[in-house]
Amino acid sequence: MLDLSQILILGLVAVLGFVVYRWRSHDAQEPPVVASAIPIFGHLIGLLWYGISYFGQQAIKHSIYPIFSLDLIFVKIYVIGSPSLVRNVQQNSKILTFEPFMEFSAKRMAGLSPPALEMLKLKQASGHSLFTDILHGMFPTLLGESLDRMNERMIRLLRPFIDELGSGGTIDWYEWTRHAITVASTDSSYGDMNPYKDQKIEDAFWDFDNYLSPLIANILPLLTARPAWKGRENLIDALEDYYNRGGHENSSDLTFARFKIPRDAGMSVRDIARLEATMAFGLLSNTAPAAFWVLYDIFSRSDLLEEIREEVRENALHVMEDGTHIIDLADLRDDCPLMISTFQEILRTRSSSTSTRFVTKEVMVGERYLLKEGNVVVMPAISIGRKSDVWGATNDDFDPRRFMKPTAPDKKSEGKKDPRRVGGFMAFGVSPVICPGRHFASGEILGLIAMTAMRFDVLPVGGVWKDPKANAMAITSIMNPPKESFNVNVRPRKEFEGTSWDFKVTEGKSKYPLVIG
Ligand code: HEM
Repeated sequence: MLDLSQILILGLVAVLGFVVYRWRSHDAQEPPVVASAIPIFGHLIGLLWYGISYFGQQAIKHSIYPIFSLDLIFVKIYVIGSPSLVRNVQQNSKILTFEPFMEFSAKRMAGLSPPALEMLKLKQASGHSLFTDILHGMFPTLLGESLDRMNERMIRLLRPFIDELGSGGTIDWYEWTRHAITVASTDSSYGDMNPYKDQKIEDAFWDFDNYLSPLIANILPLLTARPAWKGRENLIDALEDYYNRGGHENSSDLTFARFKIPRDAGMSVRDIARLEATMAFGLLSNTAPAAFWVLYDIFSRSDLLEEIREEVRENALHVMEDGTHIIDLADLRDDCPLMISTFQEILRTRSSSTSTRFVTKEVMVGERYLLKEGNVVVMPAISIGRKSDVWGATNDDFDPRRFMKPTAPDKKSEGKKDPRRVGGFMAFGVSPVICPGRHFASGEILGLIAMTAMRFDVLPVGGVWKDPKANAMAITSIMNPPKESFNVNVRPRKEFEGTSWDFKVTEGKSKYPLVIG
């Protein structure tokens, strides 16, 4: 009978043997392997410690390579650092695909039952898998009239949160932003019976999100990832109850389509609720921290803040006869180029977007790098999105005017080149996997910023703008959500004291002219 130490030694020998075997089987044409300071397990430990931003850190460290390999023992990760190789990945989108990750997400994050997983992979009458049908079914619901209706509701809900700041005082700014975005986004999606209205369910989702990486590791999740596991199961119960009470029948086109398509294909309500629990990763996990960083990066630059206030005052603020101050979202979109540009520059500099593809068949990229089936390709924005060959000599600077077109009505941007450069801006993904929720998120974030900037002065407690640390366990978010509180003092601005405020949404004007990768 073997004792524990013998079993451990045997295990170690097996892993070492496997590593040596893989090292020897590394083809000379594959991207070069970069070593870690800790032999064998180093990259795996790095990934668990830093989350997905580890890929970006490695890409910066090894920036001399256009592409390199990280050995994670059971899978190789090909890290791309060159915009031209990103284009190669796009050209091979049938071989380098995102779809296996949807399956991974449904299994590991949502905990879908095996029959439902099989159903998702099955080809439907459309010729696509049910996975793809659900995804394609969502796209039109985040545009046009469906988007207008969501925006109407979202903006009505956002305003009271901003009004609340009128009483002044000290708040945790990320907590406030996250709560406002959660309420406004989920209500506009789920309608009157929105399960997230219950504070316990809102908390359940953020527990699920904040402790996701140990849940995905799936090693005794009840012990190692208890908050995420409990949060997810409570959220699923609430969503199942929502469907059983017919909540989706009076919701957005988005929520309705996400129920109807799998239901028509025969999926159980429980499994649809499981799938829907992961929708909030799209709806909330990036928008909430993105809104926080946009607030932070604008309020911490007093000159920029003043310029944005001036732009909003001149072009998007309407004072009604009864004295109500109205901010028109369509005007923010069409006539506030500095604000739109600043928003994108903040996403460029803050995002740790790491677009991911699965290698489904051996393929050459850049005419000399062999990618082998079963491995994974990652494209970290933090390195590619900062390259000087894409952004010029100011690549590392924060330039709020970077995304302004040369014709923009703003003196400081005269003579600038057109900022749209393929392959460099990845905060909303890399074609063909582009975020369908970007217009909804942009309206929400810009509305929040415009009104908060006009009405309030905000200063950090202690007077220092020091970035709060990011939560590496929230691995679905590319916007580095803070893991610690960031307390600020809020004071209503004298100029608008005692005035009432509102937003306006104009139909057909909800699509933003954003740069995409
Ligand atoms: C500032 C906020 C947001 C950011 C920065 C963002 C970013 C992204 C990125 C980078 C991707 C591509 C992922 C990849 O290639 O691995 C993506 C995909 C996606 N996003 Fe967003 N997102 C935001 C808000 C939203 C919202 C509000 C929704 C829903 C209403 C949403 C729904 C989705 C969906 C469904 C996908 C998958 C698309 C596909 O597989 O083709 N996102 N998002």
